[in-house]
Order: sequence, then structure tokens, then C-alpha cells
Amino acid sequence: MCGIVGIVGNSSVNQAIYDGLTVLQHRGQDAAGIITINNHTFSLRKDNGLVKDVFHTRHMKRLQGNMGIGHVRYPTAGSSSSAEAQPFYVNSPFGISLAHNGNLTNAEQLKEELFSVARRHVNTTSDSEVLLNVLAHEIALTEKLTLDPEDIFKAVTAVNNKAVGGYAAIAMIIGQGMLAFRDPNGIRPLVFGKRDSSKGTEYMFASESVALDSCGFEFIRDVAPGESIFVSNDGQLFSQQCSEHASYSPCIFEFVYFARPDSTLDNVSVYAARVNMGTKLGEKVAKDWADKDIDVVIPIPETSCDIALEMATVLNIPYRQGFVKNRYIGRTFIMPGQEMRKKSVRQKLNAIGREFKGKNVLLVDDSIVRGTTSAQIVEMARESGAKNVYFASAAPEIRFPNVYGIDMPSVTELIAHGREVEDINESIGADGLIFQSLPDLIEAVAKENPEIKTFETSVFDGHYVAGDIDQAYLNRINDLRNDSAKSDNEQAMSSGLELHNQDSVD
Ligand SMILES: O=P(O)(O)OC[C@H]1O[C@H](OP(=O)(O)OP(=O)(O)O)[C@H](O)[C@@H]1O
Ligand SMILES: NC(=O)CC[C@H](N)C(=O)O
Ligand SMILES: [Mg+2]
Repeated sequence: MCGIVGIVGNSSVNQAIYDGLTVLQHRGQDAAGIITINNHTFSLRKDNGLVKDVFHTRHMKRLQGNMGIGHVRYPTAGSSSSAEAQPFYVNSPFGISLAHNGNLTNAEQLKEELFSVARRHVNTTSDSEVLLNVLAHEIALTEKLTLDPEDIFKAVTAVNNKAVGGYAAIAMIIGQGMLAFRDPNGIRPLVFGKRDSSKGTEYMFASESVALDSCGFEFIRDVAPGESIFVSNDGQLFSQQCSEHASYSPCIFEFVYFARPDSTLDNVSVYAARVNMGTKLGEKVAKDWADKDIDVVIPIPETSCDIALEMATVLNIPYRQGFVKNRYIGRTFIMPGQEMRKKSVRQKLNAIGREFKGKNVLLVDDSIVRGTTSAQIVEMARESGAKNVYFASAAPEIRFPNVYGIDMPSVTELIAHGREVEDINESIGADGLIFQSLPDLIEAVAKENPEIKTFETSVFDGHYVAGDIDQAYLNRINDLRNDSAKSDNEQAMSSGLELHNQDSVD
């Protein structure tokens, strides 16, 4: 999952973009980038690292201009080379840059078509560079020097007809303006808001509403699935539905894990959805585990805290923060490579012995994906003297790869793949394990916005809403992106492809 922001302002936007990216850091910890337009020229700074490490004062000073976009990256395609950090840039037509959250599932085919039909070269292995070139090609077909909103919308309609997968994107076109668009299923989130200044209205696009809050922008609404919004250079906003097949199927994992609880996505408060997950799971525990004498409910910080607190209320059992989280360690699930993820759990979480000693504890997490966290946490609870360690997951068993922007390409790395609850319980070493059912999870989220009839739930049920996924594709991404293949790729890439990122050299 990546985080994207874009601002069309009336004064310098560099600091607001930086601030917006900082509150979206939980969506991507690998790389960050900002590109601005000043006097018809792009200024770009992108590199591997956290926002606070990538942008120094000297970079911020160079990022001048009243319009800009930013990106924090969690790679799902290509490599983690800094050349694949975003935003991407193409010089023709006009000069276009783009930041993308999501994953295209037909990127290889589009890349071939771009070369054979448009003679466009894509220099990296990133699907986002492909998306930018498809957009650029469609805009070039207008053959005009000044674009009308209709030209932009026609180009986005063509992109929507060609690109398959999950994408929320923000692009800037020199001399024309900024556009934002979302795939026809609305898999990845995208919101926009406004701020009034003495010189007129300023607009901001972002992956999550929390970025608008922190930058002082007032939430307007979500970008609809298949919709495109264009803000012209002179600050006028236009919008149009650019897909005939648009329908809401947002990724349910945003609500389980990815998004911040203080965000509202697709009119669903992430916090409220998580509380509902806690209610449902609490009721299930009360029903199925009436025989278990649980003394205390303990969350596995940070994402599961709201869920666990609600479960404790439903069960009428004390809630205790039995693990302390090291605030300087990021999210472990989105770290690259299993070694790093494994090591980070112990660095990140430490048990408070007295909350475990001699007790029957119920540990609660939002999800169990590879089992990296749960296995170690159960061990820590035992080391701290727990009598019995029970485990509850607010998401159902994750058995299928994700292809729309979450880096879970390999079924064999998923702890629930080919295993039933008993076997998973044995793998994590707990005395009992319970999962939320998929209908209950869907109900927990849908309760907040009954207008959403379907969610993207492929990791739980193997149904891929954007279509076009067959076993051959899944085998290919497994071969390309399983942990050991990725580490081989990184080594091969480390010396190349720094073509358009000379700025990373101090
Ligand atoms: O089964 P696993 O492969 O370990 O993945 C699941 C765990 O990873 C996530 O936590 P993470 O540390 O990324 O972030 P958090 O602090 O927001 O909970 C998630 O909240 C689970 O705890
Ligand atoms: N997680 C994402 O949204 C990733 C975006 C894009 N596919 C990349 O790998 O850079
Ligand atoms: Mg967690």
C-alpha cells in the first residue's frame, strides 16, 4: 500500500505535501518522493527511506511551486531501487508526473503495447511507470497545445479501459493542471478536500482523509470509483465519471489494517469499522468459548487496540495493555523481507510481566498474515508466565495472494494457506485460536455505509474483483516476488536504473 497526496495551492505547497506524507507514512516506509512545478519546470526529490530522512532542508528549498504531488512507497511490483520510488516523470506530452497507489495486473502486456503501438520506452520494472506512460500516450493523442477538461477525461476513460487492477493516482501536467483518478472498482482509496485562502480556493487529494485534516483542508468527498477530477492551472475543479463499469468494491483490508483509525474512507470511519469488528468477534468468543476462563484481554499494538478494547467490553473482561510498543520501530508487516520482519517484532513489542503471570490471556490482533507477529507474541506471553494463551484475529484466515497493492504474492508464505484453524493454532503455539468469519467482517464495515454492496476480499476468498487473474498469473507473481526471489532481484538491481534520479546523489 502506498500513500499519495497532491495539492493545487496559491502559495508554496512543499511543506504541506511533506506534512501530508508524514501522516501517511503508515502506508509505505520504503521510499518517499515529492515533485513540484515552478515556472513550467518540475523539481523532484525521491529516495529510499522515511519522509523525515529523504527530505532535508536543501531539498525542500529546491521544491518550489504552488502545485505538487507526493508519494510514500511500499513496493508491490518491480524492485525497491530508489529509481522506482515515486512520483514518476515523462517529458512528453507537456511534461507529466504521476504518483500511484495500487497494482496493475496487466502491466507486462501494457508495457509491450506501449512499445509496439506508441514506441514508448519504460525504463524500470515498476507498474506505476507503465500507468504514467499509458496516460501520457492517451493525452498525446489529443494533439492539442491546451487541454480542456474533456480531453483529460477522454484520456482517463481510455486508461480505465486499458489498465486492469487497483489504482488511485494523482498526476500533474505542466501548463495544464492536476488530475486524480481511481480505478473502476474503487479498490484503493482516494479523497479530496479544499482550503480557502485570500487568493482563492486550494485543493488537496490524498489516500486518506487524515492527510487533509493535518494540512488544514476541509474534506469534500471521496473520488468515486472510475471517476476523474481535474483542477486546472487557474484553480477550477472539474469532475467526470470515466468508466462505464464503475462499481464500489473497496479493499476490505484497508479497514482491517492499512488505514489509520482517524481516517474516513468511502464514508466509513475506519475507527468505527474496527470497533464493529471487536463487537462481532467478542460475541463469537462469548458463544464459542464459553468454557474458557479468560482473565484478561490484551491487544497486540498498534492496529488491534480499538478492536481488543471493544471485545473486552462485550466480554466484560478487563482490557490491559500488556505489550509496550517501541514508538521508533515502524510497521513490521510492510517491511521488506522476512528476516527484518521477524527481528522487528521483538524490537517493537515487549511484555509487561505482571499482566501475564498466572493468567489466562486472550491476545487480539487485527489479522494473521504470515504469522510472524502471532508466533513470537504467543512465545513472549508464555515466557512472561501466562497460564493459557488464547488468540483471536479480527480478520478471517488469509489464504490467497493479493494482487491489488498489498505485497502478499506468495501463498506459501501465508500461514493459513492449506491449513485449518487447528493447524494454524499449532503453528503459532497458542492454546486456542479463533478467527472472525468473512460475513461478520463484511458486516462490521458495511454497517457504516450500507451503500457499499461489495468489498474486495480476495485474500480471504480468492475472488478478484477486477478479473483477469488466473493461476498462471499467480504463479508468475509468486516466482517474481516471493521473499527469496525479491532478495535476488534487489541484488541484481542495486547497481542499475538510477537513470532519472541523479538528485539522490548529494
Ligand atoms: O501475521 P503477520 O505477517 O505478522 O502480519 C500481521 C501483523 O502485522 C501487522 O502489524 P504491524 O506491526 O505491521 O503494524 P501495527 O503496529 O499497525 O499493528 C498487523 O497489525 C498484525 O499485527
Ligand atoms: N503499494 C503500492 O501502492 C505500490 C505502488 C506500485 N505498484 C509500486 O510498487 O511502487
Ligand atoms: Mg500489528
